[in-house]
Amino acid sequence: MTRTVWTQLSALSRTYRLVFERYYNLGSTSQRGMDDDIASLVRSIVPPLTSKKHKGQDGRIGIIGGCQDYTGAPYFAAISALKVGADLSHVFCTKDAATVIKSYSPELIVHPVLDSPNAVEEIEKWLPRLHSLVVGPGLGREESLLKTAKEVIEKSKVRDIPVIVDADGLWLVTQQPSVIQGYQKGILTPNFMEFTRLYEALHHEPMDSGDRQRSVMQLSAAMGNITLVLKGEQDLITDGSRVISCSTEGSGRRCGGQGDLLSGSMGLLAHWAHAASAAGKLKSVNPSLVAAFGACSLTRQCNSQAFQRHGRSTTTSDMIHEIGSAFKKLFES
Ligand SMILES: NC(=O)C1=CN([C@@H]2O[C@H](COP(=O)(O)OP(=O)(O)OC[C@H]3O[C@@H](n4cnc5c(N)ncnc54)[C@H](O)[C@@H]3O)[C@@H](O)[C@H]2O)[C@@H](O)CC1
Ligand SMILES: Nc1ncnc2c1ncn2[C@@H]1O[C@H](COP(=O)(O)OP(=O)(O)OP(=O)(O)O)[C@@H](O)[C@H]1O
Ligand SMILES: [Mg+2]
Repeated sequence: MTRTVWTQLSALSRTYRLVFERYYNLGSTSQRGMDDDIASLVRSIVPPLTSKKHKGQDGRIGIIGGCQDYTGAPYFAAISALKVGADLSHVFCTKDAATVIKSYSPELIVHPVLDSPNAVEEIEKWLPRLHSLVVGPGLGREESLLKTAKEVIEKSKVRDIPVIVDADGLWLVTQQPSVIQGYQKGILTPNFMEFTRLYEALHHEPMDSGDRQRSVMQLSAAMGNITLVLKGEQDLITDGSRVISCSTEGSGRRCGGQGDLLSGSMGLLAHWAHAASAAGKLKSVNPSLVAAFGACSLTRQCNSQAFQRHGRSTTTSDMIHEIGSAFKKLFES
């Protein structure tokens, strides 16, 4: 009798699991295989290093952010794009943040234009030369800066370049979702708090935090099937039609700035993925999903490697030092 009940329960649980896996397109049993499949897609978008190229061909990335309070975040995002393999990385920040950011690194091109009266025109001049944009790290929430960021997103959509929205850029999207709604080359990268705010603004009800998979699908659908990355113990990535999870082992160290490494590297990977897709290399796969998985996996790998060296004192700068070898291990071996 007990045996029969147990057999029935097992069958039921298997059926439930299969339905769940089909619904979310995610199977715990095949997670490793799926990770390998997506990692090989990431490998396929990485442009080869050859002596035939000129400076700029492998990526010119722009970061919109950096104000009096936050200078680290745009620096982390911009340098991460360079360390993954971008040729040029631009930061568009406020005047008082510019000298500070420049002093962190001679490798970044820093434009002190974000709080100038003609900020949008100043940034727009550069857009034809940029392959993708990351909006939000260290932007702050001042009304005039958010307005500029909004107009720059609008101009970037017209140019059809990938736009990653992170941090205070997500504050803007929470106030005005239409700024990025439905833009298929847009990617949102909220942490849990940013996600909750955005979810509640769109759904007008509290989020059920017990079912994150469902919540990410719902929010992506409400945002017009834009790609969404909910960061956390597992990163959940969706375009509303499927959920991919990234659980590359990281560490227990949660210092500030890791999200900026993520969004900066994603800016470059989004350019590579869309370029590969346009060249017919990514058939029937959403390039934004590939870019998002690549950046999540890379960030977590950097975290793991940095933690092995520095333990509790690991900071985002230590993780940035690991980008080269983490990328090689994940996507070039
Ligand atoms: N060195 C720097 O300049 C840094 C600047 N940063 C900037 O700081 C600004 C504000 O960003 P915040 O991320 O603080 O945004 P918020 O001001 O919205 O704060 C989010 C809060 O949520 C908390 N939180 C995160 N995950 C949580 C979870 N799972 N459960 C409960 N609470 C959770 C965090 O501790 C944080 O206090 C942005 O412009 C951002 O880019 C950050 O990127 C960190 C580094
Ligand atoms: N509990 C966790 N375990 C492992 N990795 C995590 C965990 N939480 C977050 N991460 C990883 O850390 C990275 C940054 O996520 P986090 O939630 O810290 O972003 P954030 O709050 O925007 O960071 P930032 O301080 O840069 O703004 C993501 O790539 C995510 O994979
Ligand atoms: Mg953040």
